[in-house]
Amino acid sequence: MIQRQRLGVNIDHVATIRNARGGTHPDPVEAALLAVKAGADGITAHLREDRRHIRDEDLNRLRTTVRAPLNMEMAATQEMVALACKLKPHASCIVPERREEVTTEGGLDVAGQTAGLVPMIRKLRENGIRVSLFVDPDPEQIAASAAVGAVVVELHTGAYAHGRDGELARLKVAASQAAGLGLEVHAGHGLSFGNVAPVAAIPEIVELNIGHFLIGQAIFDGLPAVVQEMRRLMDAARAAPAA
Ligand SMILES: CC(=O)[C@@H](O)[C@H](O)COP(=O)(O)O
Ligand SMILES: NCC(=O)COP(=O)(O)O
Repeated sequence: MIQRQRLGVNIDHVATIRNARGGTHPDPVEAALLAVKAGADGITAHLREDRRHIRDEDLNRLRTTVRAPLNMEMAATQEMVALACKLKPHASCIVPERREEVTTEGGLDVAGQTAGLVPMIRKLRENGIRVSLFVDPDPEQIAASAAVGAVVVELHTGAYAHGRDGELARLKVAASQAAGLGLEVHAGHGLSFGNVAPVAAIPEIVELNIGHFLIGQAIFDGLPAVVQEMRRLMDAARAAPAA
């Protein structure tokens, strides 16, 4: 029987919109609850070092309010490891981070920083957290991920999503290599209605994490309903007797 693939919904960009006005609406925790109600198997949130979207308080509320597994994306820093050990999410996905980047531009260089990663991964695992490494579909990085003690690799699908030649084949080979090494295989970044199917069909990939497209598409799918509701409220106010 074919195993159902899990969908993790990344709610970072609900916080991006909230932060644009500095208030509390839209609330990423409310979005997470809706996503789970709609069928998401887990919630992903990236606590960036510059806190440009998700904030510490969002993660605390996600952890206590949302019953689905929480995947905390984070940089490989002592600050983030300490926060994760306190929060105890279901999983921590270690990602590379550069302040000046618009989004996560490449996979983590696991092979180039094994000495730094090993104690961090050990500490996270000792705290009961599943450790995932966000890597490019590169044989050296996947072998290194198994060697440093990760239990999951998440394959960066950004180059595939940008249409780079040969990327789907690389993802297939990487997924097979990772599963052969005993790693659980996830994938994500830049996935959309238009490009998800070939990645979803790779048998070793048991989880996809998708965010930016879903939050963007929700605007188009949700806009008619909210415009109609505003129209209704305005018309009802006009029809009511003046105070
Ligand atoms: C690691 C990854 O691919 C994304 O989930 C990550 O969250 C990207 O960061 P932004 O959400 O800031 O684009
Ligand atoms: N790890 C990938 C993720 O959580 C979502 O990435 P994106 O769909 O926002 O590009």
